[in-house]
Amino acid sequence: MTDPLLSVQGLRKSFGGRTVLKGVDFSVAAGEVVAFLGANGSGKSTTLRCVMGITAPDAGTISIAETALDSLQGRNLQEARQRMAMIFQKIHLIPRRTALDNVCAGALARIPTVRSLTPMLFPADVQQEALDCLDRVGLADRAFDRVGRLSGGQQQRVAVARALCQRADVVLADEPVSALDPHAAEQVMALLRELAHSEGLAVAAVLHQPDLALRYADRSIGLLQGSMTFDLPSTEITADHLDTLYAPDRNIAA
Ligand SMILES: Nc1ncnc2c1ncn2[C@@H]1O[C@H](COP(=O)(O)OP(=O)(O)OP(=O)(O)O)[C@@H](O)[C@H]1O
Repeated sequence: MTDPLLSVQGLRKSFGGRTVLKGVDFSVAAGEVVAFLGANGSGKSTTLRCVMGITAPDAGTISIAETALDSLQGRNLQEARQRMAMIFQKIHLIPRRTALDNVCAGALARIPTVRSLTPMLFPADVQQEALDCLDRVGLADRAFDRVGRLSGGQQQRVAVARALCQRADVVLADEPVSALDPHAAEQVMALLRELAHSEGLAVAAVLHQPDLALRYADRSIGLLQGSMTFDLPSTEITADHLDTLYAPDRNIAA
């Protein structure tokens, strides 16, 4: 198997004395899409948020390209964290700015502070790179449209382009298609899979639609009350596996 680009070991998290992650271990290789499945409250978002550093885990090791983040400091840590980008169900873009400006914002960490304070003046090379990123998500022709005028599916593709402009190679997607209609959801999932397979991104996506996981993810991980119940190639996921997540009582009764 290819070396993992993202590796997570022993991730634990409690909120107010209630343990919501009970030791989660998984890895995502370059070129792979991994889906997280599980009922509401099973810990899927908390897992991604801990990996991203938005939520501080109580324990666990997160490694990028086999380097543990907690062994890094300062600029090295910042650079390793920049390799990860997160996209959300509620799309975090600036609606009054153009798609191009929003994508350029992905490069902010690389731009000297003075220039980043005047985002209308993104350097030409950054604008060119952002245009290329929009092209890779199929939206080059909408570069100069305000994001607020784009459909939900197009906006999510702009968010993916922003992650590309950040030069992230690990993309964490928390319910990226939950707010989209079925056609747009398919388009976004197909895009994430295409970027993973053709450009070597490692994609971890929380999904509430098992059918999309089975069709677009190479591997699927089941979370039940903060513990992993399976981590399998999506082709091996059966109705029984899904029942362990969404109808656990039925399994116990059986
Ligand atoms: N900041 C927080 N403070 C307290 N409890 C939290 C916090 N964030 C998450 N939780 C709790 O942790 C548990 C897991 O939440 P999480 O959002 O990770 O689940 P999820 O599987 O993503 O659920 P959903 O499918 O509903 O989004 C839930 O019981 C939730 O209430």
